[in-house]
Amino acid sequence: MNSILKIEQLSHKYTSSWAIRDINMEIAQNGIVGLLGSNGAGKSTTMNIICGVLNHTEGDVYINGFDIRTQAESAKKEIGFLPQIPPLYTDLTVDEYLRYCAELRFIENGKIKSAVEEVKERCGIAHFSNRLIRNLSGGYRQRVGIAQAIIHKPKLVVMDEPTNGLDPNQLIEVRKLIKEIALDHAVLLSSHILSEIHILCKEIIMIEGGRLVFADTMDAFDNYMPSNSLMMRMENPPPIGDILNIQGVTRAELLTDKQVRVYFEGGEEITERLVVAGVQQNWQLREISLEKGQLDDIFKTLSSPQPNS
Ligand SMILES: Nc1ncnc2c1ncn2[C@@H]1O[C@H](COP(=O)(O)OP(=O)(O)OP(=O)(O)O)[C@@H](O)[C@H]1O
Repeated sequence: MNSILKIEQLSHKYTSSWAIRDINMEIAQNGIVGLLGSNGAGKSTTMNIICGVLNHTEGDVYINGFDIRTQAESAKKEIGFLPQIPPLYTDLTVDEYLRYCAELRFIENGKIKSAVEEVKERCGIAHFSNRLIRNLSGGYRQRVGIAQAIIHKPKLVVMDEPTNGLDPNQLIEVRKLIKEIALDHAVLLSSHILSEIHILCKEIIMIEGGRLVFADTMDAFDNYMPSNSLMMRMENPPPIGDILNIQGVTRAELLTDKQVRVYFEGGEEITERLVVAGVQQNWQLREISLEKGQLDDIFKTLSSPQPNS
């Protein structure tokens, strides 16, 4: 079976400098994949190439098995695109605009009405059918932008920073809609905000300086940095000095009168030594858990220049 998206050795040069270099990625099934990177990392360049808006310099892009360069028409039928600035005609009503988008997507005349009704229902904009787009709030405009991206039921929906600039309530609603859409489409969603990708995505692809620096599940990203601290809760905590005496402990701090954070070096076996000491010294240990690396630290580590890059 064809992958929904397959990118091989993709590179693009604007005039004299490379914007992206040797990018490989694959999306095999529905769900949300996050494309994360700082400003200027190469996200929009990659997305524009995937959507056939920009002609790449080197490499191959396949959408559902169709080459975006040599089989552009078939490939583009399988793509919906929501660019950073949604392509809305604000002097049209929601119905007029979506009918126009359906025509652009070559939906047969007899099926346009039902396609428009269905997508409005799906995106929660049916009650605004006759409203001019310019009179909609930012969140509802974004819903119309999403509706035009899925009206032809593409396999892949590409969204460039779709939650940027929304207020907190709109943000929650638009995120919910994107998650619903991802149940029966593959969604590639870009953001420069790690927490946004973390909330929405099951997989993450990170680009920095035009190069791919990480591609795996969100869980693998969370576990990327080995833990160097743990938290202990005890009914009868010892003096901090007793904890510092245990081999491998580098620092310990009291969080509450029953909770201590312990920093360590030399591997996770430290937990065994702490449990043994806790039993021998009657700390009445109730909880001990390793703390994951902070997300922002992982982002910083991955986005700093790699040796030989
Ligand atoms: N039309 C262009 N001509 C020349 N250079 C460009 C052009 N568009 C982008 N670039 C450069 O290519 C690199 C990647 O830009 P791109 O817009 O793809 O990054 P991005 O990750 O989408 O950033 P942002 O989050 O700011 O949109 C940057 O160095 C940018 O300055």
